[in-house]
Amino acid sequence: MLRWLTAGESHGPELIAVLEGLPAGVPVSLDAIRADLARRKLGYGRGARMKFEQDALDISGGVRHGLSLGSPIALRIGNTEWPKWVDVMSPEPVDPEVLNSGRGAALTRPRPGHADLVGMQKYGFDEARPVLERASARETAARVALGAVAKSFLDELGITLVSHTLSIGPVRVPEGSPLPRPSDVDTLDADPLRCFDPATSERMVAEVDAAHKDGDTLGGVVEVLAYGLPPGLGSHVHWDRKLDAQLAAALMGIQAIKGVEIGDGFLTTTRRGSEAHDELVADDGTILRTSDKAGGTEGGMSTGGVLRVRAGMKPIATVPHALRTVDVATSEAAPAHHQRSDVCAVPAAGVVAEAMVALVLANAVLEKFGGDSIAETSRNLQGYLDAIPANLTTERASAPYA
Ligand SMILES: Cc1cc2nc3c(=O)[nH]c(=O)nc-3n(C[C@H](O)[C@H](O)[C@H](O)COP(=O)(O)O)c2cc1C
Ligand SMILES: C=C(O[C@@H]1CC(C(=O)O)=C[C@@H](OP(=O)(O)O)[C@H]1O)C(=O)O
Repeated sequence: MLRWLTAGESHGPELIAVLEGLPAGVPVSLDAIRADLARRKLGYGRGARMKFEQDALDISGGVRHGLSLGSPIALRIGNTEWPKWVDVMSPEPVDPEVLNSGRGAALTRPRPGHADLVGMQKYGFDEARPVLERASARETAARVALGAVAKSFLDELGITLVSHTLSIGPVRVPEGSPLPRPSDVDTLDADPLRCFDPATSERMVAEVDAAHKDGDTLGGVVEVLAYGLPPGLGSHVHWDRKLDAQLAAALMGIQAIKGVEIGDGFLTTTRRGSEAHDELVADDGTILRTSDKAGGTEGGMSTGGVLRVRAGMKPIATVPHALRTVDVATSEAAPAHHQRSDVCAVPAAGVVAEAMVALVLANAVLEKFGGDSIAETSRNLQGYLDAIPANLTTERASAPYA
């Protein structure tokens, strides 16, 4: 079993991430993790912080000479701006006069749609700073770092992932457009919105520009695809062992994600049964599915086809054209407090979603195949595939050695 935890605040000294349960012998490189952290900062419409944030990465444990040791992996990501926030975020008490004179002034005008108000109610704070610091999606840098390690583990087993943007606000990639493959990642990352359809991407850029000009914000939908999965990850036997349930929980756990679809998702509900499912046909000794509407899971288990999951992100809550709120210090109507913020962070959410899917899949692989070294996990996986009787064999989508 794989366990992971993150700690750290948006304007604190650093983020910490710990991954426990990864077998020994998995390549873990600072460069690969840094590359994914850099991808998370990409995307048209992100705010000022992404231009200067360095995401300074260190590995503090669990890795030796580029390979995992089997012990917990500990990662640190420094916050570039920490020197400016030392007083505001100091773990030691700070003179209230010093604090209130600068950026530490109490935030008493909670933003609708952010965690500010309910966080104050729940944790007993009289201002939003102690809430927003951890609610902030800055924390997703730590998850992306963990996801990069999980992806390296999956890669060793022939399982590869890619994510892309399907829609920004009302602008959507046409239904039935070609799906990207993991080898398309550089093309995707070079696109301003990580969209695989250049014509749609241009319209998305215009949509972001229009929202920005109007002092407004946007959301959208991202999709993650995983190739090379074996059949049988997850299980039909219990709700919390279902792979689709685990994926949904992991994706919904990303800041601002408000909907998850597996495969054709809600579109499937509009079809008749005769049109909704992936039929099975015999093909020269193996069983083929005629389509991939289900998105690579049936009964809470991976089918061995391409996994396809979507996550819908709401528009950014810090709307520059500030929304109405109540100043909790005076109980008077007021505009919501505004700090610098993204106009649209959907492309970044795609990279975060990719990381979360990688962590869920890595956990599911370890649950099924175990192994204290990558060689052992790989042997167990191959033994399982070899043992599937010939009359039940399906094609494994694009495993390099399939
Ligand atoms: C990559 C990413 C960047 C985000 N950037 C911002 C931002 O700049 N401003 C903001 O108000 N919300 C931003 N959000 C969303 C908030 O973090 C989120 O809405 C907030 O934590 C409340 O949680 P909820 O939307 O899940 O209810 C971002 C989310 C993601 C995934
Ligand atoms: C810092 C990141 O995203 C932040 C997410 C975020 C929010 O409210 O979620 C608000 C903004 O924070 P700040 O005011 O510090 O610029 C974003 O920049 C990041 O993604 O690394």
